[in-house]
Order: sequence, then C-alpha cells, then structure tokens
Amino acid sequence: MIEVRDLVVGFGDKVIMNGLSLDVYRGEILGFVGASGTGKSVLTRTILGLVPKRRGTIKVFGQDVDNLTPEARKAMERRWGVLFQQGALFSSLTVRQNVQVPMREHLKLSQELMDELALLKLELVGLKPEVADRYPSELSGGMIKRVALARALSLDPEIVFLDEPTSGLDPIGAQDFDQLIATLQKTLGLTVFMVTHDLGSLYSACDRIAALADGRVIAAGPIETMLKSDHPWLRSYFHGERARHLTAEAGAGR
Ligand SMILES: Nc1ncnc2c1ncn2[C@@H]1O[C@H](COP(=O)(O)OP(=O)(O)OP(=O)(O)O)[C@@H](O)[C@H]1O
Repeated sequence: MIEVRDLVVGFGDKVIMNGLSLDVYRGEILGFVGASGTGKSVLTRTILGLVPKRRGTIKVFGQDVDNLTPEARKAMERRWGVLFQQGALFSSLTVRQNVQVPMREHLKLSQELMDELALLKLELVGLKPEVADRYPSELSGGMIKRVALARALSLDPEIVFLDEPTSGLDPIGAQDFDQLIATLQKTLGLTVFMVTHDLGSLYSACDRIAALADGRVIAAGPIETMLKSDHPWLRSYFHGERARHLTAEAGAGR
C-alpha cells in the first residue's frame, strides 16, 4: 500500500531521513517506533505530502506521489484518513461538524446525508449520538481521540495514519483504543500506519513493527524480530522494565 525508497528529508543542514526505505502492506497494522525526535512524525507528514523530500520515491496505492495531476492527488487524499498527534479537533466546531470537515472538503452531499453519515461514524468508534452536538472542550481525552478517529474515517479510507493515537490516555483508555483500532481494521479491512510509543499497542494491536534510528528503518517485522534485535535502542526499548512486564503478560495469555 505504501512503498518508500531511499528517502532523504532534512531541514537546513539537519538531515532527518537518510536513505530510509519502508513498506506497509495491505490490511496490516504497522507500528512505527523510534526514540523521541528521530522523525516519526516527519516521515508521516512526508508521505502525506506536507513536508518536502530531497531524494527518494514514495508510492501510495502503487502511484508515485510526485507524478500526480492535482485531480489524481485529490483522489488519493480521499483514500486515506489521518489522526494527527494532538487530535487537533476544531474547538469552535461541534463533534458532528468536526467529523464532517473532510466530507465538506471532498464530497458534495446534502446536509441531511452528512448528518446521517456523521452519526454512523460516531457509532463506529463507540460514541453515542448525543455526543454529536457537544464541543471538544466538553469531551474527555479518550472521547476526543475517538472523534478524531471518526473524522479520519469520514471518507471510508483504505489507509489510516495514526500519529501517537493513545498518547495522553490512561492505560485502560489506551487499551480500549487499541482494541477499537484492531476491530475496525478487521471489520473495515483497513491498512493502518501507526506511530506509537506505547508498548502495549505494539504487543496487542500491531501485526508488524518498523523501528527508526539514524534516519533509517533499522528493523522491521513482527514483535519477535524486535525482541531478537541487537540494536542498542531496540534492546533497551523492548527489554526494559515495562517491556518485561508486558512480555510476561503476553506469555501468560497464550
Ligand atoms: N518544520 C520543521 N522544521 C525544522 N525542523 C523540524 C520540522 N519538523 C520537525 N523538525 C525536526 O525534525 C526532528 C524529528 O521530529 P519528529 O516530530 O518527526 O520526531 P518524532 O520522532 O515524531 O518525535 P516524538 O516521538 O517526540 O513525537 C526533530 O528534531 C524536529 O525538531
């Protein structure tokens, strides 16, 4: 679904991606990990065309994103949904209006139909219809994430990009959200690209993990691949205190 080859991205004399290659396969949940500031968000934004690259190719749905007419580009944008790191709902819009933002931008639908669709999307992410008329300031952190997910699903995308979707949630809230993503992935046949720091998400929701360090993907594969890696960052990340706890839990669950 996504094919990144030899990507170089930088800001001034600071190089963030230095020959990065990555594949995301159809129907998988790929967890993307890396130390803080290594460029996980920058990669996401580069794939989405929001950050310019210096070299390399990016193909999404088999199409080179550099060789698209404006119409084809717009059509591609309709096939993906994005949940940015801060959730980023518009505070002056109600939940319903927030979910309808991509519909307004890309589709010509009657208000009635958009209202129906918004309620459907809210139901999909486990929110009651009464939430539709509330403002973001009236919602809990977990509800805000769900609304942002409903908005990302607004156009029935094939891929969703989730940038740290469980950050700021308590462990139970995070677990529920992971479960929701896994369920949606299965029922809707989605492909999910998920930037995360959350080891729980990596264990419970992701099919494969890709790890970023020094501007490249240093390892990619199922969790077992990560556990076997000798890379110092991966070792400390996957074999630290919290990781040991999760490994024990996963083992007990089998
Ligand atoms: N527009 C920009 N201009 C200059 N530097 C930038 C810009 N955007 C990001 N950076 C830099 O690129 C680097 C990678 O940032 P990025 O936000 O992708 O990291 P990250 O891996 O997502 O971190 P975190 O896990 O903390 O969110 C950082 O050093 C950041 O300061």
